[in-house]
Order: sequence, then structure tokens, then C-alpha cells
Amino acid sequence: MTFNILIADPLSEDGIQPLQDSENMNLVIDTTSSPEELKHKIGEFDALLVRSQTKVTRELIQEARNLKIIGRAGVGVDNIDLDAATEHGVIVVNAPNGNTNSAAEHTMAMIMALSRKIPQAFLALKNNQWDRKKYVGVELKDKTLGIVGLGRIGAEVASRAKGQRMNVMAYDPFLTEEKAEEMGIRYGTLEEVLAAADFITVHTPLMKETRHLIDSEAFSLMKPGVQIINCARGGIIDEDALYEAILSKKVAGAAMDVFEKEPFLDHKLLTLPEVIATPHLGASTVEAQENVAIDVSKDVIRFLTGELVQNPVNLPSVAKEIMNKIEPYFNLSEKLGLFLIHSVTDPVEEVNIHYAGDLSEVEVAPLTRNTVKGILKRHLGEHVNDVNALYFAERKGITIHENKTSKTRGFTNLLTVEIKTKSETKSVAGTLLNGLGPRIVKVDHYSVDVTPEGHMIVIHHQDQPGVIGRMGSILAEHQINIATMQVDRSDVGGEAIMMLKVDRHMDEEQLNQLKELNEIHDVTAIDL
Ligand SMILES: NC(=O)C1=CN([C@@H]2O[C@H](COP(=O)(O)OP(=O)(O)OC[C@H]3O[C@@H](n4cnc5c(N)ncnc54)[C@H](O)[C@@H]3O)[C@@H](O)[C@H]2O)C=CC1
Ligand SMILES: O=C(O)CCC(=O)C(=O)O
Repeated sequence: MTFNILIADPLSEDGIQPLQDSENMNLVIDTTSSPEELKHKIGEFDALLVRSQTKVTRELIQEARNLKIIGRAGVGVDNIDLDAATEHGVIVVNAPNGNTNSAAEHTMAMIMALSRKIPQAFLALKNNQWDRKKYVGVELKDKTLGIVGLGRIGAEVASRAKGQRMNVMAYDPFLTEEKAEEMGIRYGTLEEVLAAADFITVHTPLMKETRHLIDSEAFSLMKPGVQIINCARGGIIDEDALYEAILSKKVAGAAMDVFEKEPFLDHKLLTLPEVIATPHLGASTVEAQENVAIDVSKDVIRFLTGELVQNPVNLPSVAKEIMNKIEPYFNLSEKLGLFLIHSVTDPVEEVNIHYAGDLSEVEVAPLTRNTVKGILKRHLGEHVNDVNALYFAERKGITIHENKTSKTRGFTNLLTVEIKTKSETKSVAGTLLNGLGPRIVKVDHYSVDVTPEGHMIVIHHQDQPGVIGRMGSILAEHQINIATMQVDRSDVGGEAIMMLKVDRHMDEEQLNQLKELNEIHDVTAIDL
């Protein structure tokens, strides 16, 4: 099978070499199409690779009928509609580590250029003005750098700023006083950091919680003469509020690499001599571009060849060692879900998944997603996958509970799935037998031993002599061969279950003939 890969933004040539070298990857590099043109061609592609320029909107994703993966060669995924990708079952991967160093270095370059007014002085010199008085700066030594967002880049900036002998103070929802102390910096709340800093640099993602995090109220808390740096994302700082704060002299200078609208040609902030700027160059180094393109290319190859991706954005990442442990259960978990959904007619309201034995000791979230995928597939079809299964469940109002238990019923591992509807509760349990593969071992309270595959017929009947024979005669009439058969009952002459594996699919009419037998209460055909 050949996969069509579209590279829609300029990526490092060396960085995409893994894709070029991969068999079955047909690479198309098209960095000039308009959004409208992109919409027309996206349907042909299995993978889309972008930087920050291409806007991967809901409208684009809707047209992408074959799209399986979007690779973002960089950190920020605010140019990708993640909800739309998730809903359409498209996995998004990014390259979160490859440009950390470059972005931190760029931030330091901006802080130093800002404090010494280097761009302004250079521009004046280019215009034949030798003015030494106008461009007096301030030292960084002993000044306080306030960092808002102490993730990968924020932390690198902190360690570099300490090298400049700055006092570093940071706010991040995940930062504790102990952690700050370990890093040799001061911890503060957002308000404390804003009030104490001489320079403030933001390094958060852009999300609804961080949009305009630095607004006019935030500026009002700052020291007069504060200098502001944004090498993270346009929109974290309210540009109108910044403009006003500079005019009012509250803010002495600002260094901006990113803007609320990009790209732009005329920007009112650039009319102010206090502002220096670069056109989103934080990650624009040979090294960073090569790193991010390599990372994202490798993840795309991994995904398309059925391997585990390293940097998923819309799926929790799972360590390889854990994945190795749970992967053998994937087939079982999906089949149990698919099997069980056939036993209910009312809409599912609740799914309870119990993990026992070996399974109680591992991370099971991927198995839960897989089980839910099996449950939803019956009615939603093949477009339900691991990426969107929980999204669809939530949208349909189905609550999912997973729990780990010690009740193994004698098996080394046991996965029990229970479905509740308004009228009934049904369950199925399965295990992975060493060297023999998956087995269904329990259906409601009945004990069975069936491989979950092929054409299955589940019959609930009255435990009476002759039922099995009559059922067998009907199948024989239709030339349907029984491959395996399991029977269990609650008590002698009571409710019983028959689970048959037959060699071909049974149609509705044939099933109806079985249902007409007096002792048979219901018949369900399940193709696994
Ligand atoms: N200018 C450029 O070319 C580049 C920009 N970036 C941008 O830099 C930013 C940071 O990237 P990384 O450090 O890799 O991300 P990261 O995910 O490692 O760190 C972000 C940090 O922000 C914190 N945070 C979230 N909400 C917050 C809030 N309300 N207040 C304070 N902290 C908050 C998080 O807890 C996290 O520690 C992102 O916006 C990314 O897109 C990244 C690379 C290059
Ligand atoms: O692709 C780029 O150059 C932008 C990098 C960036 O902003 C990011 O990684 O978040």
C-alpha cells in the first residue's frame, strides 16, 4: 500500500529524508496552494505535514476523507483544529523537543537586544545617525526576569538568564516552591511575578485560558518601566493593551516574535520606537528545523506502518514498555466490545470495564479506548477509531468507567466489559491464554470458552432435550456447517446459552427460522 503525504509548509530537506527513504511513501511538496486549493486536493492524502503557516481548519479536515495523521513540525498546534481532527479520527503529532533550544536562545537574544536597544541603534546608524545618548540601555545583572510558563522553553530561558546573573522568578500552574528552589529560581503566583519583574517573558501555549493572559489589568500590576517579551504565541499578550501600556510609559519596551495575526505587513506596535520584533523566527535555525522535521517524519512513518507514535497531541502518549505489555490485549478488548454491543437493543448509557490479574498492573487507557471503539463500531462504522472513540462516547452521553480488581476467577488476566442500558445490564469477559490467544470465557453468568473471531451465533434457550438437534437440523438444511459449539445453563431445565461458530454468515431469514423454535428465546448473529 502506498501512502500519499502532503508537505504544505517549507520543511528542512534533510529533516524529511526519513520520509524520502521510506518505501511506500509518496511525497508531495506543495507550499504555495491557497486554502481553497488545499481543500480541493486534501482528499487524496493520508498524511499532512505543516509548520505554523498552514491553517488546518475544520473545513479542511472535513474534506480530508483519507487523512489519517497531521504532523506539526514544531510545538504549537494552535493552527490545527484539534477537536475537528479528533472527531474525524485523525491523529495529530507534533515535535515538542526539537526547537526548544532555538526558541530559548531567540528569547535571550530578544531580551539582550531589548535591554540595549540594539535594533533601534542599528537602524539609526543605517540612517546615518550616530546617537549615543538616545540608546542608553540597562544591565540585566541583578534584574528580575519574570517567566510566565515554565515548560520546556521557559525552563531553558531560566537557566540562561541565571547565566546573565539575573534573578529569575516564575509562575506555572505545575510549579511548586520546592521545584523552583531545586532550579535555583523563585516561585510566585502570576500576580507576584508580574509585580516583581523588570523583564517579563511569556512561554505558555495559546489556549482559551491563556488568551490575553497579559491584558490591561495585568499591565496595571507591573512595575513602571517593565520590559515585555513574547516569543511564544501571539494572543497571550493583548496587543491593544500593550500598545496603550507603552504609550502611557508603564512599559518601557517590548520584544515580539509572535503576533495575534500572522503574517502581517502593517502593525501598529511597530510604529512605536520601544518595540523590537522578528517575524516568528524563534524556531528558525538550521538545527531546529532539521530536528522537528526528522521527529515529525518519523512519527508519521511510525503511525502509517502501525507502530506507536512518540508525540501524539490528541491521544495520551504511552511508554513503549507499557505498550508492549498491553498490545497483545488489543484484539481481545475490541472484540469483547463488539461482541457485547450485539446483546443489547436500547441505547447504551454506561460502560464498565474491569481489569483483573496481570491487567490490573498496567496502564489500561488504550485498552479502554479500544473496547469503546468495538462497542461503537457496530452503529458508527469504521470511522470510529482510537483517536475519536471516547469523543463519540461522550457525545452520545455514554459514561465510561474503568476499574482494576483482584477478581481473576482463576485466570492470570481477565477483562470484563459490562454495558448498561435503561432496561438491562449485559456483560462479557475474556482472557488471553498463554500461547493460545484470546478467549471469551464468560457471557453474563454463563461460562464458555470461545475464540472471539469469525461468524458466531449466540442462542438463549430453555435447557430441554432435542433443542440442539432441532437447531442443528435447520442449519444443515441451509448447508451451514457448525465449526465449534459451547453450551452452559443456569440450572437443569432452566435458562441456557449456546454459542456456535459457523463457517459462513447467516442471513435474517435463516435466523428467524431458529427463533421460531419454541425453546429458543433469542438468537443473535455476530461477525467478529
Ligand atoms: N516563537 C517560536 O518560533 C516558537 C514558539 N513556541 C511556543 O512557545 C510556547 C512554549 O513552548 P514549550 O515550552 O515547548 O511548551 P511546554 O508545553 O513545554 O510549556 C508550556 C508551559 O506553560 C504552562 N502554562 C499553561 N498555562 C499556563 C498559565 N495560564 N499560566 C502560566 N503557565 C501556564 C504549562 O504548565 C507548561 O509548563 C508555546 O506557545 C509554543 O508554541 C515554541 C517553539 C518555537
Ligand atoms: O514552525 C515554526 O517555525 C514555528 C515554530 C513554533 O512556533 C512552534 O514550534 O510552536
